[in-house]
Amino acid sequence: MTFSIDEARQVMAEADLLHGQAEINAAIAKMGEKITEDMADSNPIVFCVMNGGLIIAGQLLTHLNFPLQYEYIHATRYGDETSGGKLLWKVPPKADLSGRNILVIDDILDEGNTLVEIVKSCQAAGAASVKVAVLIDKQHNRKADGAHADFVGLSVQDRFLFGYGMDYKGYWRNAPGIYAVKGL
Ligand SMILES: O=P(O)(O)OC[C@H]1O[C@H](OP(=O)(O)OP(=O)(O)O)[C@H](O)[C@@H]1O
Ligand code: HPA
Repeated sequence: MTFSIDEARQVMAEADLLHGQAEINAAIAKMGEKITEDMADSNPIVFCVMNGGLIIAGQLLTHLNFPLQYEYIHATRYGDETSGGKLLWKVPPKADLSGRNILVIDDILDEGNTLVEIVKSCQAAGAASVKVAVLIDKQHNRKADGAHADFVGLSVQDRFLFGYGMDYKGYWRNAPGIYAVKGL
């Protein structure tokens, strides 16, 4: 089923705004302070998980006040669906991770399968440590074994979200807030 521009506009018109931009900016700044305290001397490689991690990574990086190397990885398991499947690696880590400290940045820890698998793959590549930062930790009891984030911006209720990197059927990653789809 295709999803039209009119339907995309309607989804936004009917959505609930859960967290606005000022609150999100404050949460990102606080995450940046905590990560700087914890990782400033660790010479990390910072990975953005594309596509959803784009906005949080871009904004958070400007709050990380220490030397780091940045790269992206691309893994997806939802596509345009609202429930996740098997993780598909589109761009695996390319850098030499052996002995390195890693920070993985993503938009959301939902069931956690994506980040569990990414952390495992960094560990298997010989990383010395792997930490995870997410803008959103979704509150429910369906988390995968080992699902965990070291740095969290906001804890959000169990609804289907969009905005700040998260999409609904491929749309509204650009929405300037955390929104919940009507009825989901
Ligand atoms: O905790 P989980 O249940 O595994 O879900 C979280 C993942 O789902 C989304 O990615 P998605 O697969 O939708 O790809 P995208 O980043 O391109 O939107 C999101 O960006 C996280 O990476
Ligand atoms: O609530 C969500 N919204 C968008 N993408 C997602 N990927 C996992 N959970 C979500």
